[in-house]
Amino acid sequence: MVYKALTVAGSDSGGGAGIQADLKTFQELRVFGMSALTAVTAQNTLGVQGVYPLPPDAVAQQMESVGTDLGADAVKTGMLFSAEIIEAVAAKVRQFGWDRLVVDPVMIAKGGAPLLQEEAVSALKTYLLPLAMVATPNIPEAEALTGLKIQSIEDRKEAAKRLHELGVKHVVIKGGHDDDGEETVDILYDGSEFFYFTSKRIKTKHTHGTGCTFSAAIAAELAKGKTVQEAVQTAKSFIQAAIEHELGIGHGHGPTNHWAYRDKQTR
Ligand SMILES: Nc1ncnc2c1ncn2[C@@H]1O[C@H](COP(=O)(O)OP(=O)(O)O)[C@@H](O)[C@H]1O
Ligand SMILES: Cc1ncc(COP(=O)(O)O)c(N)n1
Repeated sequence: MVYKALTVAGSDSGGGAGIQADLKTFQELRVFGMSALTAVTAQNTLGVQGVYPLPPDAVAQQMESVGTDLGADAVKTGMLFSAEIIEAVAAKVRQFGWDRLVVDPVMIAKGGAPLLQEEAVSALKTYLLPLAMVATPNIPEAEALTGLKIQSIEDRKEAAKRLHELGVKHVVIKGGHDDDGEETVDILYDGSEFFYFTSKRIKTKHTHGTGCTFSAAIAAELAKGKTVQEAVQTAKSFIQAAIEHELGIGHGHGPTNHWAYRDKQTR
């Protein structure tokens, strides 16, 4: 059986985040990867040097090409840049009935460069999040989407509930940015229960692309027909291995190691 996943995201020339992270992750998890590019970024481990968005029609056409021929068992979105691109993407998701949809609401690169225009946040809430089977905001993104200030686990649970009310079926609020403590905790809310995915916090500056990789791993597992809980568990193990076995390349915040999880399985 060949499982297929489509990523709708931006290109990271440095290869650690965006489309490149997504396709590498799909491949590592034995899922055939396809892509619809939303923007080209000139980017490396030191930061984002340029952002060149594509016309919304070009994004829609790539999705149309995939949808009318190959089809997709799961879809994920990353950097979408503008309200116009978000509306175009949501329309195609509806047209093809892509219900195994993971929305990673990418807003700001780790170095501070904006990857989503500020006025596009409401488009994300209106058009795309209601279609999501899973959404994976980090703490700053959950704050921007809900208007809440998130400090405690209780605050994160409240934010998850608010996002569920927008129509997101499963909300994962990631804990990478909560840098107190010895652990990272990702919280999953399915509308009735909370589930916790905990791992040892790794002390490293090489976390470029962690969010992209994590959400791509969820999409890959959903493509195989796994449940959301199973998919999040595998994604958490995948990203833990990728951070733990850092590659140490570039002069700034380096990428994670996308082959570490497979190495661990086959060792
Ligand atoms: N230092 C770390 N050690 C272990 N896991 C981490 C670390 N930083 C992030 N993660 C994990 O990586 C994933 C992405 O989290 P996060 O960094 O919050 O997202 P983003 O890249 O969108 O900002 C989550 O599963 C989180 O728990
Ligand atoms: C094209 C692109 N998309 C997304 C991110 C976010 O990366 P991160 O996973 O580190 O938040 C990025 N830096 N570049």
